[in-house]
Amino acid sequence: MEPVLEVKDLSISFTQYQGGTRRRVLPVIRRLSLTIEAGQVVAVVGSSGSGKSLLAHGILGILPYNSHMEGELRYRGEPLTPRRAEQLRGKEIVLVPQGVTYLDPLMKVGPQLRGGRRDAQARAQSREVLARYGLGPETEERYPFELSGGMARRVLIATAAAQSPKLLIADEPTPGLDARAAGRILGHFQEIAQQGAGVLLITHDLELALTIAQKVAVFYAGETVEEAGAEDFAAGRLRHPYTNALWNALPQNGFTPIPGSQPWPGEEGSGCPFAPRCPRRSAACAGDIPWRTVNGGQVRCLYPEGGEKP
Ligand SMILES: Nc1ncnc2c1ncn2[C@@H]1O[C@H](COP(=O)(O)OP(=O)(O)OP(=O)(O)O)[C@@H](O)[C@H]1O
Ligand code: NI
Repeated sequence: MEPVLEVKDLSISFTQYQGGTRRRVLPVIRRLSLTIEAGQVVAVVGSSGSGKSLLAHGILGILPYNSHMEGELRYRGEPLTPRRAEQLRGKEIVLVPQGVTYLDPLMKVGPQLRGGRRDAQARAQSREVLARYGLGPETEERYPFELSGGMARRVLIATAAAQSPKLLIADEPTPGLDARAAGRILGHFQEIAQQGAGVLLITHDLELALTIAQKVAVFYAGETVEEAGAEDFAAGRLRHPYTNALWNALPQNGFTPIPGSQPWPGEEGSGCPFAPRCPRRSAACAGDIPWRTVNGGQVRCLYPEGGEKP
């Protein structure tokens, strides 16, 4: 079967004007690749500012006007053009956005859930979906400001799930929730995948991602540096030094930090953006780094662990 979503060599940049006249093009995502199969949860993990939300907005065709996107997006085997994205958005392809501010503050929850439909079937459906997410029928009559943060989040997820999507993109869906509440929310995404949808879970929390994802794409400064199977983490089969660093920074692995910080957009220079912090870097890391297969996973590194030395 065709993958639900294929992203190949995607780049997103912004045009900025400085002092009114000087024009600057700021690349924020570079040659990013990712594949999601039906029934699969793929996690995108990366720190703040690495380009996770922009990837989501690029797929949905809702990037801001001053942005420019290049590369290939395919949805179920066919190119995902901006026009096609617009037709599928909110139906087959849904977003659980990063901020609860995406709810319309002036519209009650019920009508938002039903997306303009008023028939009895739509009403029954919206109640059923609310109930599935632990929300009573009274929630329909509430405005977003009358919901707690956790309830608003569940409304966003209910809104997305109500469409029976084929591709669900969840952008940082569990901020500020305790481990149990976060686990419950992730359980819902797992169910949606088990019903046959592809789920793209965007998060900075690797540990949480590993509880439901089959595959993890690791972002660093706007690039995918590794695509690993979830089982590769505990098995010590990670390929990229940054993925290893993320894994070793988890509490159960000793909280080992790495010095330095992720470069800002426009600051990266050519070559590997992780090189300045990498214990294995060489002069060659300033050059072009191909995306390649090592031990059944993908990595963008000249000196991956478990790989042949060049
Ligand atoms: N409209 C814009 N104009 C210029 N730069 C932008 C714009 N939107 C985002 N960026 C930049 O693109 C980079 C990636 O942003 P993005 O929101 O995708 O990060 P993220 O990985 O989702 O971070 P977080 O975990 O904090 O949500 C950031 O450095 C951000 O400043
Ligand atoms: Ni984000």
